[in-house]
Amino acid sequence: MTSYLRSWLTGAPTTATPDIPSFLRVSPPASDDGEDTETEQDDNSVPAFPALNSAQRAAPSQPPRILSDSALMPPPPPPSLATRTPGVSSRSSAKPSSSSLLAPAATTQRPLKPTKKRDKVALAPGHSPLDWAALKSSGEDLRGVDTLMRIPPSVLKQHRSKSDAWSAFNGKVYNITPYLAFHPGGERELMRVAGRDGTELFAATHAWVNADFMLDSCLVGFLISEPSPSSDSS
Ligand code: HEM
Repeated sequence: MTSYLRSWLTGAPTTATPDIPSFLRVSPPASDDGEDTETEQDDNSVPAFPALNSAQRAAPSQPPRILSDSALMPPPPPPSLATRTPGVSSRSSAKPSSSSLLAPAATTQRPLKPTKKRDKVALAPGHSPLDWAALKSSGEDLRGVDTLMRIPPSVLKQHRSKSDAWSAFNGKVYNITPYLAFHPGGERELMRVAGRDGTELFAATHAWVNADFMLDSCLVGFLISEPSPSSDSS
């Protein structure tokens, strides 16, 4: 039985020995001449795998390649623990060539000073960002002007009170009065740019905020450079 299984595994020709029961014989049976296409009744013989005439069996079997020591990948350099001072990172230690396998030095550095605190402002009920989104798409007039204008800095400067505050961001002038109570940074901060170009301060505070989208319904015009006195007379 063992010799039969070995020959089955290695692919040696199967010669049905008398002691092998017929249900263990692999197909095609010895008598199979390929012409008889009729299936035999109750033929439960297991097909040979790989097939007896497969390329896999035909390929000459190669002995497994054994790597010699010199063909193997060299081991990593040993960490130079002996030169390491406890509490001092390998990066800041006198020996910069120490191994990179050491633990990162994150905990040995003093934390940086926290950046300037941004104060949270409690918005009045009904003044959440969602409320602003609803108001600006409600169709209510938030501009306070009939047509879009070309606005020089001198005109912009005249609109710097809470009830009439304009500010320019990226060349566009907006009426920021309706937004004051909705600004998450508070009215006071927003009023710092009333009557002037707030592009720089805006970008320094929160460049990720899309002012053009948030204030589109408050657009009053476009910032232009101050007209020279000579062009005034014409
Ligand atoms: C009209 C233009 C502006 C719009 C549409 C606007 C919008 C916003 C929005 C959406 C936030 C919340 C951002 C966030 O939590 O990530 C915010 C926060 C803030 N804004 Fe503005 N902002 C404007 C102008 C300004 C200006 C000119 C300043 C002033 C200096 C300013 C100061 C702040 C501050 C300090 C916060 C922080 C609030 C917090 O930490 O939650 N904003 N602003």
